[in-house]
Amino acid sequence: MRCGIIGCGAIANTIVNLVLKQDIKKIKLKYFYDRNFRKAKKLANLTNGTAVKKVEEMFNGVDLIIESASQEAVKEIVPNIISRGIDVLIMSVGALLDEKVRRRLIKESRESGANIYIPSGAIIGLDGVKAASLGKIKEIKLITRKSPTSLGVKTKKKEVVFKGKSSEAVKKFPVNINVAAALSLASGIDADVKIIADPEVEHNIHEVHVKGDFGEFKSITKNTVCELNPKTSVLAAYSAVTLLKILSDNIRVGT
Ligand SMILES: NC(=O)C1=CN([C@@H]2O[C@H](COP(=O)(O)OP(=O)(O)OC[C@H]3O[C@@H](n4cnc5c(N)ncnc54)[C@H](OP(=O)(O)O)[C@@H]3O)[C@@H](O)[C@H]2O)C=CC1
Ligand SMILES: O=C([O-])CC(=O)C(=O)O
Repeated sequence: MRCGIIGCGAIANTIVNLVLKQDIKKIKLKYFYDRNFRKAKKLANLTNGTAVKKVEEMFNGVDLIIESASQEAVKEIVPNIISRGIDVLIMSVGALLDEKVRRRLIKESRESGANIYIPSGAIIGLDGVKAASLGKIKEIKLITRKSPTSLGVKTKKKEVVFKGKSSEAVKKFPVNINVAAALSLASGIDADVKIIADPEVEHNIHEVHVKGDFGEFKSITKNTVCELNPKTSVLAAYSAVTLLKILSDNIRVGT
């Protein structure tokens, strides 16, 4: 699978390191684009790939493009990718809670045949959420704890900085709570979200609580943060690579 990457920050660097370290031959990282060309060049040098100054330059040489840039990039760049029939893996999932954006991407993908892939990211349990949502869901909530620095707030004590719906959370904290969007898309419900700035935590911690006809579950993910960007958990990049591996394998374990 020939891949391009848009946005060459923490997630892209972790993906590149993982693919090189584990020598994953089926994933060929070919093209890199970032608004800071130097960041793209660095990853291109590591992989013998190509850094491009315009994203369109990668379109003829890829089967799939990984978006690991921003919600803004999903809105501005991803429609062009999909309309050309190129598959896309989206990390900045929050953009898809904007109904206009989601509808447009789905419409374009139906017309062009491109697939849109959304990895589980920095939370676990989306397999269970999807299965559970075949029955009635009575409650679905996410409680996220991150350091104040990661959340861009100043506080010396634990503080709830957001309480509300997932669709609002991704607007107020666009680079911190894409996981809420994945949860909402998997369940079809605008999930309840609480974000806590906690000076005592060194991890990004996500608790998912779900109650429904199926029963009840709670998952807790205590994530190691990326060195390049502590807002972002290493697991998010691992989950993208796992999804790519699933797409290129003949056996599939889990739902
Ligand atoms: N689904 C999930 O579970 C998770 C999703 N994420 C999301 O994934 C995305 C990437 O995360 P991460 O790697 O940590 O972010 P980084 O900030 O480390 O890297 C993103 C890079 O993309 C660049 N970029 C942003 N927008 C554009 C654009 N429109 N065109 C070109 N380049 C652009 C940024 O430039 P600049 O620095 O100038 O902004 C930066 O170099 C973010 O949206 C993040 O919120 C993160 C963690 C988990
Ligand atoms: O990486 C994380 O822990 C979560 C995150 O930033 C996001 O969902 O945007």
